[in-house]
Amino acid sequence: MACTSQSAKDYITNARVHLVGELRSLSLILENLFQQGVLMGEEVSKIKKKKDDYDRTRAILDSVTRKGEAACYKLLRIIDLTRRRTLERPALLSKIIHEASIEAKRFDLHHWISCFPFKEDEEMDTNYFKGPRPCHRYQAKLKSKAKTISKDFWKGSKKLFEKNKTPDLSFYPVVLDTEETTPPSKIKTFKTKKSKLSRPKKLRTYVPENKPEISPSDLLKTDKNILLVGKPGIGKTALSHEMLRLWTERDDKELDYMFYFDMREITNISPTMSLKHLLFTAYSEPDEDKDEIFQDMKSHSDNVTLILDGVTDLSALVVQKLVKKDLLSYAKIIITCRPDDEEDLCDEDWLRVEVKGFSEETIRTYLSATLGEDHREVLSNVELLTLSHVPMYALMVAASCSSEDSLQPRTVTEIYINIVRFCLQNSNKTSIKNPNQFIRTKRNEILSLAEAAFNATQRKTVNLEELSCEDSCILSFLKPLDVKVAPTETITVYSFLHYTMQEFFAALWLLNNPDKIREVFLQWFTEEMKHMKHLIPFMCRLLKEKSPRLMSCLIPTEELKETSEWLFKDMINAFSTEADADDCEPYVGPLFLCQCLYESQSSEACIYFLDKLDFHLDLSEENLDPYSCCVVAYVVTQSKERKIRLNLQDVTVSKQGMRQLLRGLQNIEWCDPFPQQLWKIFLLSEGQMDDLSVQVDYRTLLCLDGNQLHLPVMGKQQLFERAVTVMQRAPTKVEVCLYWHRGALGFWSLCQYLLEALPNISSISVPISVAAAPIRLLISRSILSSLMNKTPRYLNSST
Ligand SMILES: Nc1ncnc2c1ncn2[C@@H]1O[C@H](COP(=O)(O)OP(=O)(O)OP(=O)(O)O)[C@@H](O)[C@H]1O
Repeated sequence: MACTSQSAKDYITNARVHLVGELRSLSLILENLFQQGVLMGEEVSKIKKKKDDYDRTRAILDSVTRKGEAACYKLLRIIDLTRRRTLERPALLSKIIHEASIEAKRFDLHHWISCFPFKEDEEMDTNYFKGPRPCHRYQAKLKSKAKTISKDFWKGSKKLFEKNKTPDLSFYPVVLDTEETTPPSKIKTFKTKKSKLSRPKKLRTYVPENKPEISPSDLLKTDKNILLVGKPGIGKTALSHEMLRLWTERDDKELDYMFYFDMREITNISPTMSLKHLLFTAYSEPDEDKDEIFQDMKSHSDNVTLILDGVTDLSALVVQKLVKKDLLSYAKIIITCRPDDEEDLCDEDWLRVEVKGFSEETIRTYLSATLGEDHREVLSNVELLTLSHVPMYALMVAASCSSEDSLQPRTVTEIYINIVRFCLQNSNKTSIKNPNQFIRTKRNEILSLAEAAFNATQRKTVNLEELSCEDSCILSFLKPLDVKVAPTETITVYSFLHYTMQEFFAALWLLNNPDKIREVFLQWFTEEMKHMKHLIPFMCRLLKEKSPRLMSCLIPTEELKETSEWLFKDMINAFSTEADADDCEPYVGPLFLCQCLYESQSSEACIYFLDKLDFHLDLSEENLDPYSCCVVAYVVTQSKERKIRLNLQDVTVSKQGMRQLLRGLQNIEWCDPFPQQLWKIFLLSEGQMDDLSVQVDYRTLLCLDGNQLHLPVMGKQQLFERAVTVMQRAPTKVEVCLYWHRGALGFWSLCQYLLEALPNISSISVPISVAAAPIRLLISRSILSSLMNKTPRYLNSST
């Protein structure tokens, strides 16, 4: 509690000479004095009738001081809470003082009021009017409009999901960078370190690192003007809406106003449009006293915030005047723009914030919230994971993967097709009734972008050098890079927001130039051009004439059909020829072919492939992420007549992947003695599995063969314990075979543990190395128990 020993009455009396003549917005003071019960209605109207403000101020001060200490305290509180309106603005004051060359120090009423020791009674503060009533009502109207705008924004994204699968879409934190170094878009050299990294590492460089230093509410609080810069779809609009939402939820301590303009929507700003027209007609019209409200905004422009979203230039005069502070000089302006449009938009004293998209942590949270369990599948795919740093792409990944229809497999290419269609539709703010027709009209632009993508991919660069494109549809896929080619010359080149988007467009170009495809098939196997293989899965799906469609809007259907008649066969033949030539390690293994075939969704092509392999699919030593498991299961299940011999020797498989693989189980003839039982273990233990993604390398960890449990005791305690849990439920007696390693768990204590844990254990066998030949020592349960009774606990294998 603040000290209240200071008398309010004395405080006012001592400053009376300064208050008279300087107190402003007297009607606001009177309204509050009436509201607080200090003055009666009659007294108020009597004061209002006085000749001028000078007399009115004197009358207010006289009446209030006459009413005593409590009334004076309330007047001081009113002045304090409304000081931005009732006292001269300090900055303005100092200007006046300077201009008038007043030497003597002027009494600073702002300082004076802030020195009074008020009681801390926050609740009471809400009962005061901070401005004229019509202005309060307009503020409420603006808040309600802001809520609707934000709701509609998220509703637009929700529409992409199926009705019963709509996630709760809202704002997730984006990485915001305020470092005032050279804008990151201005990269000065063509080659970056990126080119030396492996593909997954290269892709990870797209994902921004978490920088928690500034939040949307910090941006809302700062008095500075703000420039939000970022690539297309990176979340600038979402951030603006988040600020708008935070403002609607802020308590109304201040009478302030916030406007949001989507500059792409209000294209019809005429050169002569007035500020009043912009605020009241183009945005929201007050229900009453327009002039009073407008005047209030003009006189207290520091209470006004304007968000101008998607600014490309300052051609509209009214916008230019706002940005240059010729109108509403103290208003806070927030501009969002793409890096292309940043130059010369605003002065250097603005706070420049680069919106960099989702960090890896947020990608995980976002996909988990939108996809539930399915998100793990996406996260295991480094292409999709890193692609999702652009929130708009994350949205499309989520929308594409959340499809209910299990008959419609979710191929990765489909996600990209959805992204492309979405970007094209959204780049044009007028609603598009027939998207396919719209894509047809953009054919030339799309194909020239695709050509630039192909050439850049061949050159192993991200710079689309020869592309000169002004089309907004095309620009929505790109970010600019300013490249200094000479001390006096800088050129702007474009690159895709993510490298895989470039590969997607490159694949699209190849399909339009089928004579080049065979060349690419040959390039797979060369060290220099092996990176071209990433175009092929995209091509396999793009050829398909099914929804979501893209190619049929760009290339005649007959041409696509013609290509698909030979493409799959050529691809498989190129692979088999290379696989047969065993002079070197091939760059493309069968798993990659499975991926291409899954994208193609062509049963015929799968059978052709399996036949070429003599129905023997060797995936040994592969790392099978859930997506890979899904593609393998798809290919395997296409063979209805013949079983496939599947070699999974030394594969690494995760729990989610295991589930996918199990789908193809009935078509498999196992290539080694153990896996059938291994799958059973996992089937049985599924229910008990924790979230931990268990890596199963079954040669070294755990194998179950018939009624034998093979337990290598190598410290993988968790897996060992899980196997024991499964065995506890085994209906028959089992023989446990322990592969012993020095330094592992104590042998005898382990035997004891097994005896106690496994009532159905019949015997334990221990392979013992004698010279080079291992022999197996089989100890029956009864012998083992009696041994245990005699063996001291501290005895272990080394003794
Ligand atoms: N922070 C976020 N949290 C959740 N979703 C987001 C976020 N940012 C963006 N999105 C999603 O991505 C979509 C595109 O984002 P947004 O429109 O904000 O991009 P932008 O940077 O304004 O793009 P443009 O430059 O094309 O105007 C949004 O519709 C929204 O669904």
